[in-house]
Amino acid sequence: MVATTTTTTTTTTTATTAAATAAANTITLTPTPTPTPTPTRAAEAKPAGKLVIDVKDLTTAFGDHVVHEHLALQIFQGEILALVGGSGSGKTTLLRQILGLDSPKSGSVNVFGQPIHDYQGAKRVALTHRWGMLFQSGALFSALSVFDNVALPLRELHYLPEDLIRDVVMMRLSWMGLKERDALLMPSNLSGGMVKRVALARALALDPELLFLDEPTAGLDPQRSDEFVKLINTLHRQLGFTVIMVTHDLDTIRDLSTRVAVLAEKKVLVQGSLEDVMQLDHPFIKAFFHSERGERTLGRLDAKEGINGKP
Ligand SMILES: Nc1ncnc2c1ncn2[C@@H]1O[C@H](COP(=O)(O)OP(=O)(O)OP(=O)(O)O)[C@@H](O)[C@H]1O
Repeated sequence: MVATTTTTTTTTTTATTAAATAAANTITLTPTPTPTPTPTRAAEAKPAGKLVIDVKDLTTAFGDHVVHEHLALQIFQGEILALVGGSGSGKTTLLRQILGLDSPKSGSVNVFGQPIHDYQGAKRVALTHRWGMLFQSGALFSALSVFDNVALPLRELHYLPEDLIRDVVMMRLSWMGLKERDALLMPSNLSGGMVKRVALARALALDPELLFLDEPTAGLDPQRSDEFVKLINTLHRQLGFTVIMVTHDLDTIRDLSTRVAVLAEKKVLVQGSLEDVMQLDHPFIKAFFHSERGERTLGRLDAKEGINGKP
């Protein structure tokens, strides 16, 4: 995902027949009606909640190269949706569409009930206060201290007094398990795990309703990765924000997501609980979830849920 903002024009086309095709192309799985004990967070999914992001019949192309064709995706309030797909399947491009950084060839992207490209000027600025982003690298400003990195979104509001900014920054750092003295450190003095925590503190500075996570555990060793996932889980339960997360990491998908959407064949092939998605007979699903590593990581789900004919 790229941390830049560009202004684009609206190209929203409603095509009833194409929408029908998109609906027919996407399999939406409903969660298992009878909750069963599971090590994932899928049981907490609330797909019937308020729609936060609604992507309809989206077609995206770069010249002749069609990346998405009649793609549909819904993200509901309070869920953690993992967006999964092969390299080059169009995950970043889809996030850029949702963020309004690019325009689709056809179709629509609604965020908080309005077309994304209707957010212009002051409305767009207000929208950016309702979401936070955690980039894969952390994207901290190297010339700014930890404190100033986290304070940046608060200072950009231009109306908060500095003593209030200080309180909010310190609160966010304490949420992350960071100490007061860490606020004075520069990004170059931080470990990989600390960079992620500071970046998450900055993403949550304005108490957003929606959080974008781009490969949140990339670059972390297994222990730091587990700790970071636990931290996000705790904050999510306490603060109730909605998350859309791009990740290739099976442990992160298993431990963090309440729902999974698989991007393949230029569309969202399936969206549902991890357990349900894993049951789909498709080459990507087999290669990704049922590889030797996948079976090792998710095998216990199979055993519990009877996936793949296992008891
Ligand atoms: N600005 C662009 N101009 C032309 N082609 C692009 C552009 N951005 C992306 N693409 C192409 O669109 C396709 C999807 O790219 P995208 O980066 O969205 O995939 P991805 O699923 O995020 O991949 P990865 O997991 O490897 O990051 C690729 O074939 C890529 O080369």
